[in-house]
Amino acid sequence: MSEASSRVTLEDLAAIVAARAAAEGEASYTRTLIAKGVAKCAQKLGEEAVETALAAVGTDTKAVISETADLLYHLAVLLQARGVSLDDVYAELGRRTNQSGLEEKASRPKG
Ligand SMILES: N=c1c2ncn([C@@H]3O[C@H](COP(=O)(O)OP(=O)(O)OP(=O)(O)O)[C@@H](O)[C@H]3O)c2ncn1[C@@H]1O[C@H](COP(=O)(O)O)[C@@H](O)[C@H]1O
Repeated sequence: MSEASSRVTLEDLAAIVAARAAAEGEASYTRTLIAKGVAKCAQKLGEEAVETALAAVGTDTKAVISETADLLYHLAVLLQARGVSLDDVYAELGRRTNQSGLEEKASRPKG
């Protein structure tokens, strides 16, 4: 398989995760994790985020790439478990494209 054809995008990942979540009776890490509930999926995402942050301040670039791949996979799992689609997230990002990050931050509800 060529390098280009083995690329997996966020959309691919979301589709893989959705298919594995629905694959009853098959051995699947994805399915096992989702069956443990949103809180467990959220915990795993948090762990992977910390591991990515720690890798980023180190010197091993391959570790940053590997931890980021783990992070994106676990984000896809959490969104699946929580019933949020990438389209929902892309639409939210789209709403922000015409304002600066500082304006967006100021527009958030205070709480
Ligand atoms: N991209 C991934 C992926 N990235 C990371 N992981 C798994 O995520 C787990 C997280 O690592 P940890 O060291 O935290 O695992 P652990 O110690 O077993 O964690 P616990 O869940 O027990 O707390 C590992 O078991 C990894 O194999 C992934 N598992 C699946 N995928 C994708 O999902 C597809 C379907 O996988 P299955 O659902 O297993 O069929 C695969 O073909 C891949 O495309």
